[in-house]
Amino acid sequence: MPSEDSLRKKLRKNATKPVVSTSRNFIRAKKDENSFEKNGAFGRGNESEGKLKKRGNFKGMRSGEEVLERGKLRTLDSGGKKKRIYAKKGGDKNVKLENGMEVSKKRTLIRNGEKRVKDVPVEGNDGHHTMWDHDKTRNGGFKVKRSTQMRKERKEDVVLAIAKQKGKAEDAGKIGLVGTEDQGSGSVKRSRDKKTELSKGKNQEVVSGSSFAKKKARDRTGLDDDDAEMLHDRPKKKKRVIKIDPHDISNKRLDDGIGVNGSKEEKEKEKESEKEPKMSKNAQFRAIQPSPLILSFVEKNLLGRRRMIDLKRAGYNIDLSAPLDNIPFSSSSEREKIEENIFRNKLDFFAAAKVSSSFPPPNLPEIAFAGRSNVGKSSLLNALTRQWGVVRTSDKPGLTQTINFFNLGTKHCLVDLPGYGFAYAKEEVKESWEELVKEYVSTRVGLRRVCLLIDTKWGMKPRDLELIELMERSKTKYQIVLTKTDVVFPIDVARRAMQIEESLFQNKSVVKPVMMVSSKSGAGIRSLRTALANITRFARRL
Ligand SMILES: Nc1nc2c(ncn2[C@@H]2O[C@H](COP(=O)(O)OP(=O)(O)OP(=O)(O)O)[C@@H](O)[C@H]2O)c(=O)[nH]1
Ligand SMILES: [Mg+2]
Repeated sequence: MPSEDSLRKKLRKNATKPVVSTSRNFIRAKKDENSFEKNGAFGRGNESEGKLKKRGNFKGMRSGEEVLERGKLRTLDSGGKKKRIYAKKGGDKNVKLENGMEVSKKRTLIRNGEKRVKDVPVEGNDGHHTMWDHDKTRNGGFKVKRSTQMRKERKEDVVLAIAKQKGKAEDAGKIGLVGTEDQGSGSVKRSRDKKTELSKGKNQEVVSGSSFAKKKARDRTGLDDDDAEMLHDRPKKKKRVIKIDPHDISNKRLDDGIGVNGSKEEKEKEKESEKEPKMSKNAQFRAIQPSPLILSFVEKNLLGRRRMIDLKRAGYNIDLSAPLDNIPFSSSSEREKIEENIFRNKLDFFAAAKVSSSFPPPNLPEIAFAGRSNVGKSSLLNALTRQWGVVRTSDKPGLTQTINFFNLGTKHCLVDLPGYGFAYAKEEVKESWEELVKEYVSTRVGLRRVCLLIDTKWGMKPRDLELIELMERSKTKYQIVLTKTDVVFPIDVARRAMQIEESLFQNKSVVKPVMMVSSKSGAGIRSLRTALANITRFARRL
């Protein structure tokens, strides 16, 4: 076995010393050869440049050869991959340098991959470097050279160690020699091969974006080349593709159009059917189409909110109470002018009852006025008889707290009932009023008709319906009278009348038509009188 020293000598003898270790120095060497020394781009680092020149002269080599030698050393120096790359480049360029004076440097930008490979003239003052060149140039030629030698020595040590281990030191030496001898042409050849691979897009080692990324990953993970290679060669994870099951509606909204039971059209139909009952009461009311009969009645009686100027133009004296209850262009508001004789009679209060036992004997046919508190019952009695102030009224709900009996002449009786529902009274008191009213309308013998007053603006309320149900059960004749028509538009008066007519269409005890009045304006009062007079006309004395 050859000794360690002899092997070292052998290696040193065969290994050519590196002249340059940076591409910049390499360029300088070329410049030296091509007499481009005076180029301003190389004004920096003259000392190292001088060393380079000196070394080049000492070796007696041309710059191209220097590059070639550099390539060899690079190949040996597997510790720094980046240097190996320059060595290859150097080797590659060396061919060009030998071929002619036109010098170009094929610079491969590691970061950007093969697409960014471009020719850069060396002689220009572009001074471009790879990121590695830049650092090396800054370090100065001496340090670089020294580090290269150190690496070379380390390499020799490694070769020796391998040879020792295998007991084939000579072979190891040969390997080393072959490696160094073939390095120049080998590097060029390899470079060509790599270029071919690069063009195929398969090269991962030399200058591709993926190699850069790989290096970065390796640096991050602390893996060596092989591990990094393995890491890189590992099959890439497939991207997770979320497959949507069209039958899965767990995350679907109703309006996505995917349903279990039916198609989109069916869903829309269901939605529409759902929408209908969800219409607001106001919207439902606005959708009512009154019958022509009702509309004509409203117009004929000037029901609804009207402008005073219009009433004036129509010949009504707006200075009188309930002017529309008067004959147009008549200054008289006397009750003698009332068309129905029965209502010309004097209205006299004769009894009040808080309980049913206090009811007066049913000697006369009675017409009662029922309804919620403040609906205008008492006011309507005054308006019908044109005797203002006989029946007490108030804007405060719950004024009438007893059943008040009024004689209208000697043959008829009008009954003012206490209101139910909203009233400024205790609950138990209101309940007692309600019970009294219910008892009266359901049991009163002489009761000919109940005028159920409904506020035109608000319509029927549950308690109204309760009373209706009671009168239906007791077969008490009742007639709906819409009050305070002067506070709503004429069309709404008609709508309300239509609405109530429709809602009570199947009721048997209801007397049609729905009457519409305004005690304030007098509209519709005459018509109501006529309707009530017909009752009294055929009513027999009990
Ligand atoms: N605008 C307008 N107001 C009216 C009409 N009728 C009555 N009013 C007013 O409504 C308020 C209540 O009238 P009342 O006649 O006391 O009502 P009520 O139904 O007897 O009330 P209770 O006795 O509490 O049950 C009063 O302020 C009246 O001026 C009407 O036709 N139009
Ligand atoms: Mg009253």
